[in-house]
Amino acid sequence: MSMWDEVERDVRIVDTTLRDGSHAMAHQFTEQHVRDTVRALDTSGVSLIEVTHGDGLGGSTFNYGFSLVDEKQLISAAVDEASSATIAVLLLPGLGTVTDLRAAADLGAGAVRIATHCTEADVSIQHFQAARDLGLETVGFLMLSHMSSPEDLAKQARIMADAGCQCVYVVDSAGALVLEDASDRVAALVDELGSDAQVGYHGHQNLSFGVANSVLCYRAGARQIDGSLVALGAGAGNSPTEVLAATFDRIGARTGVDKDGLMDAAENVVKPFITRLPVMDRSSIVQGYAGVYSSFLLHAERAAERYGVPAHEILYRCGERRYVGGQEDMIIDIALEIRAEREPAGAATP
Ligand SMILES: CC[C@H](O)CC(=O)C(=O)O
Ligand SMILES: [Mn+2]
Repeated sequence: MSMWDEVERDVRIVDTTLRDGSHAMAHQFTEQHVRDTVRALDTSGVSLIEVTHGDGLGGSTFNYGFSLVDEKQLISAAVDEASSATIAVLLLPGLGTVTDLRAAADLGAGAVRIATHCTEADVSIQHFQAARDLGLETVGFLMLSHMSSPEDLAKQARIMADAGCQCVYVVDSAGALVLEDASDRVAALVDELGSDAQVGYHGHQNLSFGVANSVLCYRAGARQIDGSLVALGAGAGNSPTEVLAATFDRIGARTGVDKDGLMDAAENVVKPFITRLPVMDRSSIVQGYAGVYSSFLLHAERAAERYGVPAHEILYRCGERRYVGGQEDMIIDIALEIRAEREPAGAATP
């Protein structure tokens, strides 16, 4: 029985600083970052802590960005530091494999969050089955949820639940959902799943609605809510874990976490090692507005610098073309296209 089952809570705060935050850190987490952060979260009563490359198991590649430290070493360090919390890993079918999942379970990971595009839950079926066979807690991520209606999303959640998923998340990968956009999706999943599986919500701050959406989603029936310390995550970051803890306490929803311990962890453990603070700047606001995958931000910024074009223009076009995770290479194509459009007719490009 996990700690989650033993502690009386109304809602479970799940922390993804060490996974979604990997995007913002350009995958440069050290073992010390992981050890210090897990210890602080664990001591503060956070019962599920996600640790993986930002793009999940096997994400350390040319396309997504190489990790500084092998994620297996980071997962082991996290397991070593956690005395009560369960360590979760993220897996994107096609990038991470069942073999990677077994290796993570051997290292002591106790949960897996399996993420698919919001219309492709069927690619996760064998991974959920394998995870249940391994005795792992299972969570499903329906990414870029703004691209599907509540009804369609609920059908995809049903596929995950039937495959063995214990909690299906509405994942606002682009930070594009505004208030009822988020809670209507959660309500549709709660309606569909009933007691078959819980529903969760994962927010991004691109339009600054992470925490407000989380409260509405809780009221609509979500029972697991994601956050990151200091909001460390892709785009303008995630809903800050320490703010979620304070806000849920303020509205009388029991989380079982120590809000002051989390504020301390944010201020004194995580903030000092952040290389680039999450910020709602022009690029990340465009991501929320145009519905662009938050983890495209650093890729767009790099392409913008390399090809001398504005990052927000690249991101607007990613939104228009409805690019999804895995299409990071198209960011370069767009940058080249914008540069060509800006060059005087006939000018040669080296
Ligand atoms: C690449 C996985 C992605 O970062 C998962 C996630 O957190 C999201 O879609 O928001
Ligand atoms: Mn995310």
